[in-house]
Amino acid sequence: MSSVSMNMFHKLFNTSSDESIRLLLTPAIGVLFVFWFVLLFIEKTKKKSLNSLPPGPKGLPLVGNLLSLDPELHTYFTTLAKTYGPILTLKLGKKIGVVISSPALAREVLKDQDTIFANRDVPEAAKEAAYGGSDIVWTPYGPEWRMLRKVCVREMLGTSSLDSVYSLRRSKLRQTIKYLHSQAGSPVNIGEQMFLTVLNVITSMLWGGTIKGEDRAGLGAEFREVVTEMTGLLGTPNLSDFYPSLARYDLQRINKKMKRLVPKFDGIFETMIDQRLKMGDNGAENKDFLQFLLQLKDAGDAKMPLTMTHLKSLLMDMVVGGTDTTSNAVEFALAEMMNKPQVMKQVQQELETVVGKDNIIEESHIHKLPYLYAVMKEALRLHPTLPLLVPHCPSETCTVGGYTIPKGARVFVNVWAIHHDSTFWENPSEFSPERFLDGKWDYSGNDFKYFPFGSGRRICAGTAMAERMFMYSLASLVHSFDWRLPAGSEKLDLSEKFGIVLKKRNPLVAIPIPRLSSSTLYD
Ligand code: HEM
Repeated sequence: MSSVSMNMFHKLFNTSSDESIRLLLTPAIGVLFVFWFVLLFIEKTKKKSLNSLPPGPKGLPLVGNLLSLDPELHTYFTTLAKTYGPILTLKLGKKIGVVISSPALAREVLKDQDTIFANRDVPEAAKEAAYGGSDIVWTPYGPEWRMLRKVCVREMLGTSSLDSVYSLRRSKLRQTIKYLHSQAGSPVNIGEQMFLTVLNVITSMLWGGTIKGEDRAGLGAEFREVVTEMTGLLGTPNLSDFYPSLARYDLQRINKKMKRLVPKFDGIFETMIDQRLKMGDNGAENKDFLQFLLQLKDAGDAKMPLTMTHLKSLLMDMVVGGTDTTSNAVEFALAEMMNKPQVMKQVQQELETVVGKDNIIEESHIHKLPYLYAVMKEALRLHPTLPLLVPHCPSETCTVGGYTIPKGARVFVNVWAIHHDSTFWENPSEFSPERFLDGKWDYSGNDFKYFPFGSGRRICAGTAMAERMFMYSLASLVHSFDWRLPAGSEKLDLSEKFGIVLKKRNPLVAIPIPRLSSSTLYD
């Protein structure tokens, strides 16, 4: 307190006629001053911590923590969180990275401050892959993103659109089961087969066609390689992102590699678009997604027009975002079931009761299979397909957990760490579908202990499609066949390989043994 104000108080009390009041008030005022000082001190310390970044490992000058990054980012970040806590900072060259590893802080980011964090820090590789980043995944939160998401969810990925194209899913999955039947007794690469199935479902929804060619297995492998390489490049730490002034030199050749991959799909998109344009509007009632998009583009909404670039990047989102995710998730689930024969047996028993061995699965059965549903949820807990989600990026400097997160930081929400945290999950590394049988957990993004599809505005746009494809495919695989490992591979490998999309380190190769009552059921 200043000496002037002290004097004023002394004056006030010295001139008072009531001595007893003065005696009573003086100590009270003293106490008030002490309080005032304490409050001032607390406020100051609070301000100080608000202005500070979350803790994190010490970095080197210029490069920060870049040199100590482990390629398995999800487990590396989980280990770091054990030392530095559930919110930590990494200095990635010129960029600040923040890792979030607790449900409470994930809620702060994805729910309480959803609007601020609903943005993306677009990697250079994504600009190359998605026509400058003009797709749903990478467009910043705002009217353009809203328009793209609305078009996509309403016209392709919503419940009624999905219902209307069930026959496509059915026919593509039947093709796969028939193919697997033709391979009975021989080893099959499950991921490749699932990839091709999902790719064919998606392309038939997009433009009514499938990826054509004689050699089914070869085709699956070829396209999968392209998508795998694309998602791999997207997940690779890139110097061009961490030192923007170096971006034009593309030191790791990431953009160059991506440039080589994009035409593989762009060529197909161009051909399909060309064909549709030549056909013109034939007045058909059931238009495919591409016809609908071309019409929307021509209508040219004055406020937020859909351009040809938007159109192509939406196609890319569906083809890249929908295929690798679903097929890897199904591959992990089948591998975990094969590793736990009692789980496989229970699923097959459930299918026998609901569907019967004289019958094939229809999608309408999937809601009557609670144990299989628990298997799917458990597989997505143990191996969340996007272990760090798609990184979020605050559009303004803000505070999370009492720490400052600067505008433009790259925020990784480590859903893998939360799904493996023993505080919330008993024996977290064990595959145990039983933990989901009480129906308590869902993946709507409201519970921050379990959110394999993310949460908030940027939650996966394809959840409904993923759920149907996952359940329908897995049910068909295990109802139609028993699965054995090829001779010589005694133990199933369940280890993971990090990428923006998590994969099995070693592909699941297994032998199908038909189990339905008649071989005509496979036709
Ligand atoms: C097992 C399957 C799948 C899983 C586990 C999954 C999970 C996710 C996750 C975690 C995100 C990021 C959320 C965030 O950034 O906070 C995401 C985004 C997205 N997913 Fe999926 N996904 C799957 C399948 C699909 C399918 C089949 C499609 C479409 C055909 C799709 C389309 C998208 C799109 C467009 C986004 C970007 C959303 C945006 O930024 O607004 N996903 N997905």
